[in-house]
Amino acid sequence: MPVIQTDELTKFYGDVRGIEGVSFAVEEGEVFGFLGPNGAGKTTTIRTLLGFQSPTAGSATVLGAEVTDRAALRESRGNVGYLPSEPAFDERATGRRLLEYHGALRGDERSGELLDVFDPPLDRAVEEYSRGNRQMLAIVIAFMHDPDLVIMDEPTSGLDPLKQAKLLDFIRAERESGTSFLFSSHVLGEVRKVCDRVGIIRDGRLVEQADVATLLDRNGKRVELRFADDLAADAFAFEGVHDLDIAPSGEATTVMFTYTGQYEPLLEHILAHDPLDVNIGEAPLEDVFMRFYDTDATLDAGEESENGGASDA
Ligand SMILES: Nc1ncnc2c1ncn2[C@@H]1O[C@H](COP(=O)(O)OP(=O)(O)OP(=O)(O)O)[C@@H](O)[C@H]1O
Repeated sequence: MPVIQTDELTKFYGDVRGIEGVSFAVEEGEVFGFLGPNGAGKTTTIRTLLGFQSPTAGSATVLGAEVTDRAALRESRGNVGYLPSEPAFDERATGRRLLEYHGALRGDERSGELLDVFDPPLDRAVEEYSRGNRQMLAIVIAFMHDPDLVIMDEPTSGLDPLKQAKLLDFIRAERESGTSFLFSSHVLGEVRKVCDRVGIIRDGRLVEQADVATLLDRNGKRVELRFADDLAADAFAFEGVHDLDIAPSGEATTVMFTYTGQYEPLLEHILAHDPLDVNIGEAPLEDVFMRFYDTDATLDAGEESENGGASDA
């Protein structure tokens, strides 16, 4: 049974659409990345799943509990960890007091172990905390009751690079031991590192659901070559080559393109021109997402994009 299942989930704030007709499932033991530009509907989805607000239409279950069934959802919430994008605390309480409070509420099976990795200054009032320390406290609170499912809204924001890496390592290890995640993020590098599948949301609608490997495969390879000689503009215009760019650079000629064909004809073609440098790598995941962020191809005709395709990814 999926740990999260939504069916045509819809939330309007008055006339403003938060999300509309969103259907996806997060399977047990996977990290499901939830991506989309600002205002796309990620937080709306998460808040509806946690029962902070009621759906306008459609339905959703979290660990089997209908989000509209308050009693069932309260029970399932005991097995859910939540890391909000901007954790709100009782500012005058110390970190230690807040851990005690949450421990009494949901249980504390692992705060000691978590505090070895994420170490906010527990004896200071939260109002004195830096952004990163607030985030670390929120991480400990999200995991201390050893939940089966963790819902994270941009979890690495505010953390320094070392702590970010620790959190991603921690998520991977938790996944190995069977924990499931819904992971909302703008940071494609981290999505790449930890997510098995992604759902892409735009203007309140889910426009794609796929595993990360498939998305990268579909995107092809990024090829960068350097040649000593001048090349004709169409020297690499053959099947499977996209976005071809041939330009002089210093004494050499640089050729760059995205390639979706077989390796053999590509390599033959490169060797026939006697290359100085050959660089073939995975096309960046950014390219895949930008395509979803920027075009209207996958949306219903006639819909206005309130975000203009803008993204801070
Ligand atoms: N409380 C609210 N009242 C009215 N409109 C809201 C409310 N919360 C969200 N919205 C609107 O719903 C839409 C989706 O917003 P949401 O915050 O879910 O997006 P998001 O994907 O989480 O964005 P971000 O990446 O910027 O956090 C936006 O148009 C937003 O203005």
